[in-house]
Amino acid sequence: GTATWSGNPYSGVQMWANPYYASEVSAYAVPTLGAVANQVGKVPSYMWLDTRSKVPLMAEYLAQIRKENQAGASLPKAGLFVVYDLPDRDCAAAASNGEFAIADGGVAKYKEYIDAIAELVEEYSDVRMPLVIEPDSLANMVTNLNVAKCAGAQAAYHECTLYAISKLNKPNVAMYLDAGHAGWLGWPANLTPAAQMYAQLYKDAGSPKALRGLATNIANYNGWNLTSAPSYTQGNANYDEKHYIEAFQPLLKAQGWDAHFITDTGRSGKQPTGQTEWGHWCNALGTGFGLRPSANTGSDILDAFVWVKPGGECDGTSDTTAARYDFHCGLEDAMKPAPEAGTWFEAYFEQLFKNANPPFQ
Ligand SMILES: O=[N+]([O-])c1ccc(O[C@@H]2O[C@H](CO)[C@@H](O[C@@H]3O[C@H](CO)[C@@H](O[C@@H]4O[C@H](CO)[C@@H](O)[C@H](O)[C@H]4O)[C@H](O)[C@H]3O)[C@H](O)[C@H]2O)cc1
Ligand SMILES: [Mg+2]
Repeated sequence: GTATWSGNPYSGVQMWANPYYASEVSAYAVPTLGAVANQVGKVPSYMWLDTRSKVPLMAEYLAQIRKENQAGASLPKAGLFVVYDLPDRDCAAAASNGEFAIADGGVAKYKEYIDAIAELVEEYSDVRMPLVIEPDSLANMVTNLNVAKCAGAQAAYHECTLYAISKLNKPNVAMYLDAGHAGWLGWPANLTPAAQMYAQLYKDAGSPKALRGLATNIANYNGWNLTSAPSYTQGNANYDEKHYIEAFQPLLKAQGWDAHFITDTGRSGKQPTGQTEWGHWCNALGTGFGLRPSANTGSDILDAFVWVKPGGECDGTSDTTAARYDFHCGLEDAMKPAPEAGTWFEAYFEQLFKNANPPFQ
């Protein structure tokens, strides 16, 4: 079928826009912004499998994609999914904690979650799936082993990630491991240890064919190719994602992994952002929808611009009494009041829409 290819997984297919995000936009944004806002819902963004109960919805979407492809879509459509359910998830923050706990059989539960996804990958072997694997997790293993929850999760993250990339190593799959962003692993002090860790994982997994590379800037706001460095990047020559991946790729190659990249441009359209510090990741003020998803990146190591974090879905609650309250969501440069992570944040969507570059019109 259409699903086998060589080279860039985003070439020869079109990215599929899932109806869930489109329905959020039409329900919550169109009443205020008008029908023009529906254009945003048509932009293909990734669907986050952030709970085990979302896997049946992935099956529904794959059936719909198959139907559209069999009806003769101009280019076959590809299914965009984020694998995101590690036990003790988001170990350095509180806003996106997940359903599984290591202390409560989380590793076994995670493997069953991966098995359920792998079954769908096999059932829909005619559909190409460029997958993002576990945002934030491995990046935390580079910079946050001083955080007790991250140190305690290290072995489980390693075991679960190896399990995921082995089980999902299928002919119709391309996988991109999350690799933070320029303001996280892009710091000179972090880049070399990061390259060692990712390359070692690639080799530990037996250099799986479907493991294409790394995903950067997931749920963050960095520009791709800036003409000048935002003030908050001071001290880091890798002040945008292009500098970051061009510094990172040779280190990975030297360690035996000829990795390629994708970068999230869903919230990077306004530069500099309203962040007062680069590490302020939660609901940042002064951001906008960015470069549209495309395989035409102008870079031979960047496979695609992608929209992974769906703009308008919250990064974390600003309610200080909430169980998943993280102080980053209460900072001066975080939009408030904010609902729970993943739920719709209309004021934030309107900020992204107003600041969109390219604009929606
Ligand atoms: O001047 N210098 O020489 C120098 C040297 C070293 C410096 O140290 C670096 O400082 C950086 C901040 O600038 C830190 O980067 C932040 O790390 C956080 C995790 O700890 C990330 O948070 C995650 O963000 C995700 C969304 O991206 C959320 O989904 C997730 O829930 C959330 O947890 C931030 O993005 C990321 O920006 C680096 O670790 C740190 O090593 C700094 C200066
Ligand atoms: Mg998050």
